[in-house]
Amino acid sequence: RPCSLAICIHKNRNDALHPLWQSPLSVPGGTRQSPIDIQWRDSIFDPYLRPLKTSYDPDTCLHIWNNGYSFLVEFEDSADKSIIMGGPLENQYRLKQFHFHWGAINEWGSEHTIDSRVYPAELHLVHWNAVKYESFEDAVMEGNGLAVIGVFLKLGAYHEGLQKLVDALPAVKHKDEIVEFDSFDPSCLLPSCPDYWTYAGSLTTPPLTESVTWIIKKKAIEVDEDQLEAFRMLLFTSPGEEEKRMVDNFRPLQPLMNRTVRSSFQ
Ligand SMILES: CCc1c(F)c(F)c(S(N)(=O)=O)c(F)c1F
Ligand SMILES: [Zn+2]
Repeated sequence: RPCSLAICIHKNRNDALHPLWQSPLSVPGGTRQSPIDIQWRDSIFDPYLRPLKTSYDPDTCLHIWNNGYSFLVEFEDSADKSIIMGGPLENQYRLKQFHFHWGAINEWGSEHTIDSRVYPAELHLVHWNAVKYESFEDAVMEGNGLAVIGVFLKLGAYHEGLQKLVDALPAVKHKDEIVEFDSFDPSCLLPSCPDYWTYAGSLTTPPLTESVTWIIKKKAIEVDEDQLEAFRMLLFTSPGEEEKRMVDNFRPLQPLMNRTVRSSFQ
């Protein structure tokens, strides 16, 4: 049995660590790594894909914190209160957290690309298979353990729903800062268009485990320049350390290898 990915990473210390980003550029033995470039014309319409159903309870929102990679909003996941189901998923998955990846400038920042088009930022809503596994930590190690919804952000109109997040960012400027965040419904960050692509992939940050069913929304949401700039005032560094702006926290594109991307639309 091939070693589990996390061990592979540990054993192969000589992996080139991407200077601007923590995760190894490539992972030995990885056959389903993320992110990827989605070639629209190569994706296959699958009529059996169902509509994705999301049901988020704003009261499960716990806090927002800077983990030194991104800022994330975490949710209480001890019951099936904020869940997704349908789409390509066989089970119901519980929302654990959402976070973003972005660039130093608007020319880049997303992890996935569509026909090589890069977006200035990408939102990831991370869910775990609470039907099959006891905890998020267990699910992270299993092929069908996680489901992540990816939403592209593009420069445009002011986004009302995002502003509540933006207003909280100064309080989590430094690594490990955390602040209570209550009653936020992340469905306000989802585009109304139901169309998505889906493929089998991995976490894009350590442990890079190949446990993610990716659901990438076709339509981007619009945010304005000030809102994107607010992401860039965050720091990778802790208080007292030499300040390093939190930007370019995306992993480079990974090879598609023997994978098909399916679309929920024609
Ligand atoms: C270990 C926690 C975690 C992340 F830090 C993360 F960045 C992602 S990602 N970018 O693939 O959506 C996850 F899915 C995830 F579960
Ligand atoms: Zn992510």
